[in-house]
Amino acid sequence: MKYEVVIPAAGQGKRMGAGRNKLFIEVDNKPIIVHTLLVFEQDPLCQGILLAINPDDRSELTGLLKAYQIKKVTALVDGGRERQQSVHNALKQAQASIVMVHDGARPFIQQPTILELAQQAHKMGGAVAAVPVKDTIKKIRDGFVEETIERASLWLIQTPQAFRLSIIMKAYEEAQKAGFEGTDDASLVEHIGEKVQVVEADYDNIKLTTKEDLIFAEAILAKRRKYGQ
Ligand SMILES: Nc1ccn([C@@H]2O[C@H](COP(=O)(O)OP(=O)(O)OP(=O)(O)O)[C@@H](O)[C@H]2O)c(=O)n1
Ligand SMILES: C[C@](O)(CO)[C@H](O)COP(=O)(O)O
Repeated sequence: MKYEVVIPAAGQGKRMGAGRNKLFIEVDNKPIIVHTLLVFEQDPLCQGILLAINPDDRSELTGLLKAYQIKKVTALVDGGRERQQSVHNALKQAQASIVMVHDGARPFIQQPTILELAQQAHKMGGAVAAVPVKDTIKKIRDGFVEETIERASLWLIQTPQAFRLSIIMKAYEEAQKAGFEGTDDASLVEHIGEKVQVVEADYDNIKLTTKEDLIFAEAILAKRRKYGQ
């Protein structure tokens, strides 16, 4: 199942505290964004990469695409103030019948999950990568436990999130009209009443958000070197 991927990469990485877009930080001698892009560059099912960027990063990113021979980027669009706007700007360039959205800050996604997501999106309309919650989750109010939430129904939602193009475009247009803001793409699709299938992914598929995530990133790469993928 062929697909295009939208990669939002226009954030500022404030929680990482590096004073610049965290996606340029090197992990294992390669910028985070290069790790992410190479996964899709090397996936034969990926027809094109639509990259949302901060205009200030354009020349550095163009240099990286050249240096790492990344040829599938078909659009470099300006991102917006929030992730949702960045994704929407890039989605407007999409043409394939299946489109996925994947955070530039999740460099450890692997091809089997991508394939499963593309297939489920084709069949069901929408699919998200996720892993079951391992900890006990409680709802807290004013410093006291209000409720322990049944863990069996709780999943941590990741990207990629894959959709039929018609559904994700409608979801983004309706969200814009209604002023609806979600923290992921699927929540916009849920908002228009469409179903979203969950695909069990990998705990390695972390989003590099804060400084300690860089240590986890090195550990994941060391594990892969030692034991394979
Ligand atoms: N206006 C924005 C904000 C975020 N992103 C992208 O969305 C992904 C997930 O966002 P997050 O991890 O929150 O990144 P930042 O927004 O950069 O981080 P922070 O919130 O700490 O500033 C990242 O690949 C980021 O580059 C984007 O394209 N446009
Ligand atoms: C889309 C996402 O990766 C789902 O986990 C996440 O919500 C993106 O950014 P956030 O700023 O950390 O919520």
